[in-house]
Amino acid sequence: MKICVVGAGYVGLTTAAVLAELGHEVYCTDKIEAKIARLQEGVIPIYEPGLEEWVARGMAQGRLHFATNVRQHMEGSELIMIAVGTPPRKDGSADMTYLEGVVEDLAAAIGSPKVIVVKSTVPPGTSAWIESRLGEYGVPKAWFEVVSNPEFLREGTALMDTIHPDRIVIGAASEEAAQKVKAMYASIDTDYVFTDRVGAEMIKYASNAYLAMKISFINEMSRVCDVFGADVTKVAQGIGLDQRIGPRFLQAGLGYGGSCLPKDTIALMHAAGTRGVKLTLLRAARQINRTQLNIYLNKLKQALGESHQPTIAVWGATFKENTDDIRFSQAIAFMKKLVRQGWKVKAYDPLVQPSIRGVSWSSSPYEAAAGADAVVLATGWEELVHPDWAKVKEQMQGDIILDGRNLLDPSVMAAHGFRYVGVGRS
Ligand SMILES: NC(=O)c1ccc[n+]([C@@H]2O[C@H](COP(=O)([O-])OP(=O)(O)OC[C@H]3O[C@@H](n4cnc5c(N)ncnc54)[C@H](O)[C@@H]3O)[C@@H](O)[C@H]2O)c1
Ligand SMILES: O=c1ccn([C@@H]2O[C@H](COP(=O)(O)OP(=O)(O)O[C@H]3O[C@H](CO)[C@@H](O)[C@H](O)[C@H]3O)[C@@H](O)[C@H]2O)c(=O)[nH]1
Repeated sequence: MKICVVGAGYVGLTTAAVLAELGHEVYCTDKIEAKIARLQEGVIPIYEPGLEEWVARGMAQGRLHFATNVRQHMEGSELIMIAVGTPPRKDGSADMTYLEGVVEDLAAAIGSPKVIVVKSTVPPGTSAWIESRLGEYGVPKAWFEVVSNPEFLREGTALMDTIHPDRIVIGAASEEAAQKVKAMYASIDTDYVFTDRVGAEMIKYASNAYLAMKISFINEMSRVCDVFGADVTKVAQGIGLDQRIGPRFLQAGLGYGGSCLPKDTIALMHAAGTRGVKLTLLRAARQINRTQLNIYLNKLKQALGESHQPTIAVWGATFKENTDDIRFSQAIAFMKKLVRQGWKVKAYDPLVQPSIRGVSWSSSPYEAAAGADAVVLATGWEELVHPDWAKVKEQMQGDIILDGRNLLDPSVMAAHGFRYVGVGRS
């Protein structure tokens, strides 16, 4: 199948690489010329494990191409997959500017029947809106069908999530269009959920809302564990073995960040609000996520005691491990909070060094720890969870380890002479 992917970001690039692997002829397009020029030379603009090899393979096999002439490839393809960003506006609603641009290109490009697949995460009703916009532009209804096919990949494991998904959701207005999209995934053996378009759009938002609530739930439980002296990791294990609950996404810590859970929860709240529905559970989940940083700050203050203008080493800046994405990173939000205390902040991340006022960057976790009163584990990178602890201790001035992801073993930390501080593990 000849497929045009619009938007060469985390989702577009991964999707394009996987579709090429499945045997399709894929044209991955973007408006940013420099990005496409680098991709044509095999340089991947983001860090995603395995992606460089997959892209190289697709290109070498002649199935994966990169281009800026979006309209030409829209018209030349049977299936057009939209993977542009839908970032949050100030009021929380999804910014549809990029999608508007795509619709304009579609209107100018389409001259024969196409299936337009919406992969971007969009508010309920968007597929129908795209359809009516194209109608307003004068594109004959017989020439296109808009299908909602949301993406559930996680950054850091994007390729495996895409090729081995838990499910594929296809929301279409006709059986023919639904089957065409299913045919694109032909060799992927998973559960397929067929529904209407607004249903598929809702599935995406509801999934992320549920994941955000699950994380906030365990973070709230960690607060209760703290005051009663229970271990939240054991509580998570104990409840997670109940098959109705499940073990995943019950890791207490600094809270969720990233380009999806924060934005999609607020976009859903906004969309629901426009129809008079208040989402109180989601509101609470977001509030817990916000205040989780204060819980950590207070624990750190308590552990530091009288220490004046302490030096804090923060390990990890990305919103999670195995990605270079810093969008809505809780690690960075926490660094900013530390700077606002007037404290000296030294940071280390294996991949990124964003410019943050008051934060100096180190080239290793040990360099960051040198002279620090406390080390904060903010992102669960492997090299930060398993460093040479004796070396870390030697470098530090103090002895506090603030475990922002509850990934360390308190008894091992104690054996190394650290004062361990986590959440729900007092
Ligand atoms: N990042 C994730 O983990 C993830 C997972 C599932 C779903 N999503 C959703 O997928 C969508 C894309 O997310 P992302 O993280 O890949 O975004 P991104 O910002 O990494 O990439 C979007 C790309 O689209 C390009 N673009 C914008 N307008 C364009 C146009 N008119 N024509 C061609 N290219 C255009 C941009 O230049 C950019 O390269 C969002 O709606 C997001 O919510 C993201
Ligand atoms: O038990 C957990 C699990 C995750 N997190 C944090 O939650 C955030 C999000 O993590 P994750 O969901 O793994 O990463 P994303 O790449 O943002 O993926 C989410 O958002 C994507 C975009 O919509 C969806 O496609 C995915 O299904 C959904 O998991 C990160 O800050 C994690 O550190 C926790 O604090 N505790």
